[in-house]
Amino acid sequence: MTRTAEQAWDFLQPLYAENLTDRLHVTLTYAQSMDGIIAGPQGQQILISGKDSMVMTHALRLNVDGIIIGINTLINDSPRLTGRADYVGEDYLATHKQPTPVVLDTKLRFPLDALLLKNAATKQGKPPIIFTGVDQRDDKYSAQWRQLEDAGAHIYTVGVDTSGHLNLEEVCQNLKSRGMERVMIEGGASVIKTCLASFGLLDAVVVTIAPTWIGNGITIQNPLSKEVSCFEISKYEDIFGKLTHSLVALNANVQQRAIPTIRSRRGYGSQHFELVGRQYDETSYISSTLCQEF
Ligand SMILES: NC(=O)C1=CN([C@@H]2O[C@H](COP(=O)(O)OP(=O)(O)OC[C@H]3O[C@@H](n4cnc5c(N)ncnc54)[C@H](O)[C@@H]3O)[C@@H](O)[C@H]2O)C=CC1
Ligand SMILES: Nc1nc(O)c(N)c(N[C@@H]2O[C@H](COP(=O)(O)O)[C@@H](O)[C@H]2O)n1
Repeated sequence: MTRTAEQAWDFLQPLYAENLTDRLHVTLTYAQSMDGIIAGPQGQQILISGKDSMVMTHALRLNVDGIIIGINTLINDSPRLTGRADYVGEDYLATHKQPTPVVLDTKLRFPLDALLLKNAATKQGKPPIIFTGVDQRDDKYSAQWRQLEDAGAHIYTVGVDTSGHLNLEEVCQNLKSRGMERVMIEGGASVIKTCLASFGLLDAVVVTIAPTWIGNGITIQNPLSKEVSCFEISKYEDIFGKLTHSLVALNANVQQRAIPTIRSRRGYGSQHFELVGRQYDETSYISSTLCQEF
């Protein structure tokens, strides 16, 4: 069964029921294997999502204003970050607008031959926004800054911490001030880890978990014990910090992709997570009663 973009968006609707006015709605979304791997050992891109998951990702892309990625993902994958007809169909594409690519680039390493710039020049995508920690007046970066702007990029300086991570709250406020309402953060590993460590930033987390063990590569968690049954993972807390005992049942014998969807709500004294307990396809079942507060 292949889902349509409309069906995929319907599935995600509960995550977007709340109408935010004062701040950006932020969805973290990525794809991982059951052992927590999101890319190959040297950062090679791996196709983890199945067709249904890709339809969902592309429908989501076409329902947000911006897609945020880290600079290593840009350099390793040279992604397009567009919603595409292959997944959503021509009609859906024609009735939705493309998101703006947003890159977290602490040291302004953005390559001038990146696909994002080429696609912007040919109107196949929106011009990218780059957030950086460097100053335009710094001689070391001014030439690169100018060339990126000449190629169509918009560049803004935000605060940076001692680990070289840009201040994501500031990034979100900046995007909101430019009229964005919703964004999705796609990765990579370092950005995902930062986001999961600061839950206050997120309104929704949508994880595609492929029922497969990859074994070697870039991980966002300590690998789950392989002794854990593929049908009942009861120690899922590695992925979501203190979230304990979520039951996700996957049929690992069937090469279909499962889509646990986890909703976070801001505004609680402590963070509150809730699995959206619905079945996405024949082979993915999600515990419907899980609710954790911490
Ligand atoms: N399976 C999936 O869904 C996805 C997989 N990937 C994979 O992830 C890999 C790249 O991951 P990483 O090397 O970890 O790089 P990354 O793409 O997370 O970029 C990390 C860099 O971004 C910069 N940065 C600026 N602000 C930051 C912040 N607040 N938090 C974290 N980083 C910040 C820093 O320079 C940092 O070194 C790629 O190989 C790509 O294929 C990327 C996206 C999705
Ligand atoms: N949803 C999803 N599933 C996978 O299996 C993936 N490897 C990724 N990767 C992300 O998608 C970007 C590529 O985007 P384009 O197809 O070039 O638009 C890649 O950079 C990752 O962010 N995502």
